[in-house]
Order: sequence, then C-alpha cells, then structure tokens
Amino acid sequence: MSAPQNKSFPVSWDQFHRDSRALAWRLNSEGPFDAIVCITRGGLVPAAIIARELGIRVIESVSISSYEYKDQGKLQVLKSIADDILALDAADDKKVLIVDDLVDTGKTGRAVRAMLPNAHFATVYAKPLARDLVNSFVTEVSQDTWIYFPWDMDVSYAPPIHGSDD
Ligand SMILES: O=P(O)(O)OC[C@H]1O[C@H](OP(=O)(O)OP(=O)(O)O)[C@H](O)[C@@H]1O
Ligand code: HPA
Ligand SMILES: [Mg+2]
Repeated sequence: MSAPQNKSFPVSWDQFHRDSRALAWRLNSEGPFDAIVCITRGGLVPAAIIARELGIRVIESVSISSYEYKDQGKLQVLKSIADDILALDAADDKKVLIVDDLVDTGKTGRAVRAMLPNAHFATVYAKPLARDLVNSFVTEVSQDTWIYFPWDMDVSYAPPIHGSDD
C-alpha cells in the first residue's frame, strides 16, 4: 500500500503534448526503435505522439488494469503482446520501446518489463517508488501526489478562495 496521494498535479493537453515531445527528444538518441508497445489505456496518448516524432509505425498494445480511480486492486492482463513483437524483443538487432503515461508503484510496469526483458521502458511521469524501473522519463512527481490527466477531466465551477457567498 502506498502513501495517501493528497496533493494534486493537474496536466493540461498542451502540457501533456509538450512533455511527451520532450520524452521523444530524449528517446531519439536511444533508438532507433522497431516497435512501440503501449500500456493501455494511459500509454496510448504518449505513444501516438512519440510514434509521430520518431517515425515508428509498428504499434502494439498490452492491456493491464488494476486501478479503480485511486484504489489499486489485483493486476489483470486483459490483452497480451503478439508473438511477432515478442520475437522482435528477443532478436539481437531489434529494439522495442515500452510506453506508458506514468509509473506510480511500478506494479504495472514491472509486469510488462517481465514480458519484454530487453525493451527500453519510457514514461512521461515517474514517482520515486518506480523511478528506477524506467529507462527514460521527463518529470518526477512525489509519491503523495495524484496526477490528473486531461482525458480524465472536465471543466467545472471552482468556488472562490473566500468561500461561498450564500
Ligand atoms: O505503477 P502503478 O502503480 O502500477 O500505476 C501506473 C499505472 O496506472 C495507470 O493505469 P490504470 O491501471 O489506471 O489504467 P488505465 O491506463 O487504463 O487508466 C497508469 O496509466 C499506469 O499504467
Ligand atoms: O497519479 C496517478 N494519476 C492517474 N492515474 C494513476 N494511476 C496510478 N497513479 C496515477
Ligand atoms: Mg495505465
């Protein structure tokens, strides 16, 4: 069980695009990569941006679910990785890139790492508990912070600092 995540780090679409591009710049010197394996669903968005920047056209997904909002439950693999992509990871002259939006406890990333032992693992954000699991990331966020992604958010009324007028 990790620390309560009582701080918040809201991320806008603009910022997420900028941070994903920054990750692509870092990855540019680590490749070339023959395929991306994105961890759905959160990894789909940075994977699209990185694939565009680095000219990668083979995109595979692995579907892992464990969170119900902030509560982490049992990890379930809902879709595994195709054999031709596993073969790429095993080949000496090929390189596979794993992409996700973040690592938090590292449980999800560790499961995918075990499937692709030779791959380069990249996330946009990383929390300290799992920072060492990823090969490349852009921004470290403290363990007691919850990252709010733009696809999970909606615009809503914010009460003024002085409190309600009624
Ligand atoms: O390091 P961990 O503690 O395992 O947490 C990180 C994982 O949690 C989130 O996915 P989630 O399971 O919420 O599914 P989603 O990507 O479909 O939103 C996030 O996208 C990472 O994949
Ligand atoms: O901080 C987070 N934000 C969104 N999804 C998550 N899944 C694990 N940690 C997080
Ligand atoms: Mg995810």
